[in-house]
Amino acid sequence: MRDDTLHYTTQFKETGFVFAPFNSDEKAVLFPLEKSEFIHENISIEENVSLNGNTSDEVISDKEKHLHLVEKALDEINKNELVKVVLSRKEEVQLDKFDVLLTFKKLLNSYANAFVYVWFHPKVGLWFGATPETLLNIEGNSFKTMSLAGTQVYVDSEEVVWKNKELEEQQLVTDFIESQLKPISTNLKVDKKETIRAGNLLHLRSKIEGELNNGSNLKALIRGLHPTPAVCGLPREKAEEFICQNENYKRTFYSGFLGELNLKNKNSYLFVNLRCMSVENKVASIYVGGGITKESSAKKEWEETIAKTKTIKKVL
Ligand SMILES: C=C(O[C@H]1C=CC=C(C(=O)O)[C@@H]1O)C(=O)O
Repeated sequence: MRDDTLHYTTQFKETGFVFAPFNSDEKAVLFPLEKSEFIHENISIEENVSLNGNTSDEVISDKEKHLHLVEKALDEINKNELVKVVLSRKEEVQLDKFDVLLTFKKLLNSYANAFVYVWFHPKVGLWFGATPETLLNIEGNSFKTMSLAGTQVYVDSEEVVWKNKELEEQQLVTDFIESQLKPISTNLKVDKKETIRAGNLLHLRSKIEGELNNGSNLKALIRGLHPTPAVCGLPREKAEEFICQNENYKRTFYSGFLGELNLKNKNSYLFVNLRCMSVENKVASIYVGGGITKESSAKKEWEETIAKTKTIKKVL
């Protein structure tokens, strides 16, 4: 970007790089291509960068608050008000030293299979992430998306057994995506569940693809998908309301989406903003969440968020 003016997109018709918040009523920030410089560079990721820096002891933990939040959601689920809700928290880490480029390089080095980014706008802030989740790839009328949910810690193999809780949690996401896409697409294909690795974690994923109907457009696709129950819940509106009223902080761009919008041949590549952090005044805020269903245990959900912070902590 050549200046610090904030631009937004509401129709997703512009060309550029989009950075959208979780809350779909709030505006998505756009770096318009015509006001930006597009620099293509092959970064060497073989550079020897040491990992594991200056965190751990100074973590301000909010375990009690998170346990309470999950219990409250379980009450709503038991009353049949919600089927699933993704609950998250923000963990703040004081940094002794911090180098933007080095942090970005460490992320690139550590997560070859993730969409790794650093994003900065002087009026919004500095964000980093290494996300395993594609929201949407669209080339012409053909699109690809995925249903990603269910987590276990990677030990030494990707050949693992999944419990019912995770299988159902991910199936809810697949079914939601399918029902949202059916009215606006054709040739919808949903692949079998597979296990994928994202750093120290494993997830369940089903790839989904199809073709956009003639009368439909990118905005309908984005609005249909975001937020999926991988980051929000079911029913969508009730889960979103629960999140906004009960989480102990404001998500802003965590679990929103970001990426190239209508670039080269009008193709878009959008990712869900997970395993991310914002950094301000040498404090890193790491954002982590997990899906709560009737079979969840508050303690395990807490532990899952701890495991998820490791993606980012590894590079601090
Ligand atoms: C909401 C997050 O992850 C989502 C993606 C994969 C697995 C998830 C889970 O097992 O709960 C979440 O749905 C997060 O990492 O903050």
